[in-house]
This record gives sequence, C-alpha cells and structure tokens, in this order.
Amino acid sequence: MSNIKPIATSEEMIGKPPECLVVSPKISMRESKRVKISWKNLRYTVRVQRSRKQMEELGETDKYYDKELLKPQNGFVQNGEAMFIMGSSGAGKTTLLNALCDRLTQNKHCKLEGEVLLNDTYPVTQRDFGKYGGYVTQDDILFPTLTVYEALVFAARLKINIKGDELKQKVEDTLGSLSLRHIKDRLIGNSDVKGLGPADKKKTSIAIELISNPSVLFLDEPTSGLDSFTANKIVELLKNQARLGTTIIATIHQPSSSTFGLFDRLLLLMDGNTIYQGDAQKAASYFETIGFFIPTFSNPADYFLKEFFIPYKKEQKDIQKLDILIEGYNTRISQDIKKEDEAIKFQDDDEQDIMNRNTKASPLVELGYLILRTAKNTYRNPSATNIRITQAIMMVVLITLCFWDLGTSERDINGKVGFIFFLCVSTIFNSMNVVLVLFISERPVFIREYSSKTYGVWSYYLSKSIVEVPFEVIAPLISCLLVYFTVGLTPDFDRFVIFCLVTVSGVLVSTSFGFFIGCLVRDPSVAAQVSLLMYLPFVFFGGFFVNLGDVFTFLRWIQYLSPIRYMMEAFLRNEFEDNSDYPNGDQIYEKYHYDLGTAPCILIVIVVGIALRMIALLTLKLSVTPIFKKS
Ligand SMILES: Nc1ncnc2c1ncn2[C@@H]1O[C@H](COP(=O)(O)OP(=O)(O)OP(=O)(O)O)[C@@H](O)[C@H]1O
Repeated sequence: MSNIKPIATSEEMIGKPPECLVVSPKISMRESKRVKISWKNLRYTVRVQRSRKQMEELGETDKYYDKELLKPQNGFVQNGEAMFIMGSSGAGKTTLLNALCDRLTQNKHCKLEGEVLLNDTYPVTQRDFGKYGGYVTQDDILFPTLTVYEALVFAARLKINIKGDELKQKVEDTLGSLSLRHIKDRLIGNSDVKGLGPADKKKTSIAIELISNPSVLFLDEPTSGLDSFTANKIVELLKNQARLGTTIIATIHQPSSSTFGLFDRLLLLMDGNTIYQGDAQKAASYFETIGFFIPTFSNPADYFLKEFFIPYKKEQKDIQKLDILIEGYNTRISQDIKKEDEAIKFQDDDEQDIMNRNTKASPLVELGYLILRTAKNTYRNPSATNIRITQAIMMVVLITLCFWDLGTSERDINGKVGFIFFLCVSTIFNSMNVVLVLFISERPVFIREYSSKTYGVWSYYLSKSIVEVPFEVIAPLISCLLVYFTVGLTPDFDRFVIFCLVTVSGVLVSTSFGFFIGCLVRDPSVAAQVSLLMYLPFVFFGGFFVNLGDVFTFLRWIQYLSPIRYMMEAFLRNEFEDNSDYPNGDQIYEKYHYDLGTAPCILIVIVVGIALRMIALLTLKLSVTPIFKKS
C-alpha cells in the first residue's frame, strides 16, 4: 500500500501561493509521472595523486590513493517532495547530486558503487535520463540570441513533439508558472548581447527543463548568485512544482534563514557522509539531542555550514566531531529512513509510464528548428558575420592595392604567384578560424541540449554545415569576381570558372578543418593552439616557402597533407598551363615540383573536405558518447 500523499494542488498543500508561482495543474499533473528516487550503499571513489609535499606531511609512501568522495550511504526522496542537499564547500553536494542522476565520470580510476532506483525498480541511467528527468546546471547554459518565448518553443517542440495550439498553450502555461510572461519577448542575452538578469535567466533554465514535464528535476545550486528574496522565490517555486508531481533534488550552498525556513526535506553532508536526512525544520532539534546547540536567533544553515566543516588537514577534534555525527545519524536516523523508504511503494507505474517522454520530434523537424535558430542568431548577433564581411573586404582591398593589373613580364609573373599564395593562405586561415570560434562557443549549449535529448548529433551537425553554405559558396564567389580581373589574370571564362572552383573547394576544406578541431577540442584556447599547429605545416609545406624538391625525401610526404599545396598547384596550372600569354608557363609551376595536375588537385581538396566533415561528425558523436557509457 502506498503511503504517499495524493498529488494535491498547491493551495491544498501550502495555502494559496502568489499568482506568479501557480503551475498549471492541468498540464503538469497530466504528464508528470510519480517517481520516488532511492539510493542504497552509494559510494564514489576517485584515484588521486599526492604531491611530494603531501606525502612528506602525511608520512605516506604511496603516491596514489583512493579518495572517497561519497561514503557509503542510503536515502530517498519521494514524489511530492523537494529535497535540498546542503553542506560546506567540498562536502560532496555536487558529487551526490550527480551520482543520483548518473552523471559522474566512471572509469578504472573513478568508481561509483551502489544503486540508484526509480520507484525501487528501475535503475537511473544517463542513457534514459532525458526521458524522465531534467537537470539544471549551476551556470545558465542558454542560447543567448533567442527570446525566452522562443527558447521554450524550441524545447517543447523538440523534446515532447507538440505543435500548434497545444504548443502555444504549454509555453504560455510554463511562462505563467515561472512568472516569465512579462519578459517573454526579451532576448536571453550574454556578455555580448544585452538580455536577462541572473534571476530571470535561472527561471528560464528551469522553465526549459520543466516544459517537458520531467518526473524528477535535479538542480545544482539554483540560488547561487541570487539575492535572498529571489532565492526564496526560486525555492518556493521548486516546492510548488514538487507538490504538483515533480520530484525535486537540489544542492544549495548558503541559504538565508528565510530560505532555509522554506525547506521541507534536507540532506546534510559532511566530508562525503550524510549526517542528517529528513524534515529540515526538525534538524536543529535533532542536532541538539547529540550535543550541537544552535544559538538563538541565528540562521541554522549558517551554523551547519560553519560547525560541520572539515578542513583539508583534519585535526583530532574534527575527527571526533565527525564520529559523533556519524554515530548519531546511524543510531537515530538511518533506520527510520530505511523504514520510511520501504513503506513507500509505487505499484501503478510500469517502466513505459515512467519513461514518459517517449515522443520526440522527427530529425527533419529538429533540423528545421536548428537552422532557424542559427539564422536568427546570425541576424540578431551579426558580429561574427560582420567579421567575415570585413575580412573579405580587407582581403579584396589589399589584393587590389598590392597586385593591381599585373601583366606577363617576369616581375608581374612573380607578383601573380605571390598573389596566388596569399589567396591560398588567407582563404584557409580565415575560414578555418571563423568556423572554429563559432562552433566552440556553442558547444556547452549543444552538450546540455544533447544530454537532455532535445536533438541528435546528426541534426545538429547537419544544421551547422547547411548554414555555412552561403559563406562557403556565395561570399568566395563574389570575392573571386572582384579579384580575378583587378589582378589581371587571363580573361578567359573557363579559367575563371576553375579559379572559382579552386577557391570554393579551398573554403570547403578549411571550414572542414575548423569543424574537425571544434569537434575534437572543447577548450577555445586549446583549439586556437591546435589550429595554429595544423596551419603552420600547411603553409610551410605548401611549396612556396620551401622547395619541395630540396626537402629530405622522408619529409616530402608531408606536402600531401597540405591543402595549400593542392590549391597552389591548381591555381598556378590554371593560369600558366597551355597559355599563349606565357610561352614558358609550365616552368613556373614545375619549379615548385607540382606534378599532379589541376583536376586531381581540385578533386583531392573536395574529397578531403567531405571526408573531414564526416570524421568531424564521428568525433562529435564520440565526444558525447562517454557521457552515456560506463566502463
Ligand atoms: N574528480 C575529482 N578528483 C578528486 N577530487 C575531487 C574530484 N571531484 C571532486 N573532488 C573533490 O571532492 C570534494 C567534493 O566535491 P563537490 O564538488 O561534490 O563538493 P561541493 O560540496 O559541491 O562543494 P562546492 O560547494 O564548493 O561546490 C571536494 O573536495 C572536491 O575537491
């Protein structure tokens, strides 16, 4: 028999809440499934390395040891409850939160033991988490150039595949429930784009997760950086949502006394141990029974954080205090928690019921929405596009000024070769870097949305490739048209077409390199270094600086990795081969030891460009796969 309270409206449970906090019962109660989360013998250890100083200080001889970030522990949160995890800095709050939703790294050095179950039956796994759960990260990872309304439409349309009036109604209800209606048309914003304040951003992050009616919502420090009034509102909102059916688990670092007064269920951690679990308002009286007295008129949360803090170098008194707290918890609380947990049974939900978010939008809809979002981003935050246009204009102006109307004299031929080299180098450099920066800056949003099963890797990657097409084809063609004739290359239609083809294929291959590095590396500064590391050998072995015939034989193969080498050969042959204006035209490219031919060079650049796109996609897929894998 279930001893769980019926899902009541917020009015029944806590009195009539402010209008801004009312969540539409119709929507939430219809779709959220009742879920209890319980964990048994949960323990997390990581293998860490001691510094020499630490080894000397501790008198240890082993360089490595297993650090127990979570000591074995049990617990539960039932449907209709919001549980707040508290503890001083380093107590293990985030580790426990992530252990409960299977987000911790697991490999031979990091081990998670024990089990976390939904309704005593179904293990919580990262793979299925997106079907019933939501996770709000501490930093608000949002797409800055969408309005609040658009962000919610995006999430609802793709995550739960609703459309038309149902979609509008759902978004309006969610906006209302989080008091976001008055700012629904404002851009979310970031450091570049003016937008929402921290409180509204946090509410938007919560709304994006709540819109798919998760049965359980995890939040990492949802009140951090907010004033106590706003923090209270967020906690009230979470409690209210819990009353409407979503199981809530949140970490909180330093709540004010009024925020603490709102907590219903509390889990207190100290050095990875649970030292209290249960009704937050009974915590103070419990600690008094084991000898910890909270001064009158003080904030219990402040007392807990100060009193139950363990410094890195534990002293005897810290160890003794911890022993008392663990002993107290084991003898007075843990058995009751076990009994309460066992008494709560859910018999009405089968697995299919719990994994309620089984309707997802089709990949085509995902693709459409992603392209639309990027188009809006390009329009609303044109700085990246402006940089591209400025780069192109600068290049055309520079080329025109430096290589104006060259003829067929030896001096002018050298000028034409110099122009071709400059064109290759700047094409590769500009396209690679712009794509790299754009791709990497969006990565956190991609990871968040992918983890919450908003869309798949394929749709995301394809949308990024499609929106690059105008920049890869139209922009280079305009530049070609301008520079080809101002420089004074042979005014022949066929040669002009091939010139354009080489330029566009060069842009294709360099953006592919940008995608590849962007998928491989997460850190923008590391990515910039990697791109430079790749770029320099390209230039060096392009054939212009180093005579490829004079290079050590064992190094000559490197030239075949450089797209600049192929572009150079194709451009030079296109201009000088079989051209009556240059009687000794073939000697011009032969002296660089270019021996492949125009068509093979273009073909190689295109094939490498396409192959790299595929490899980049695979890299992106693999880079997110470990999130869902245990090894
Ligand atoms: N991968 C890791 N390797 C080694 N130690 C780790 C690792 N991850 C976390 N820790 C350590 O484990 C302890 C708990 O970390 P956790 O982030 O869970 O603490 P927290 O209570 O959330 O602290 P805060 O409020 O500062 O975020 C900290 O001492 C942290 O330094």
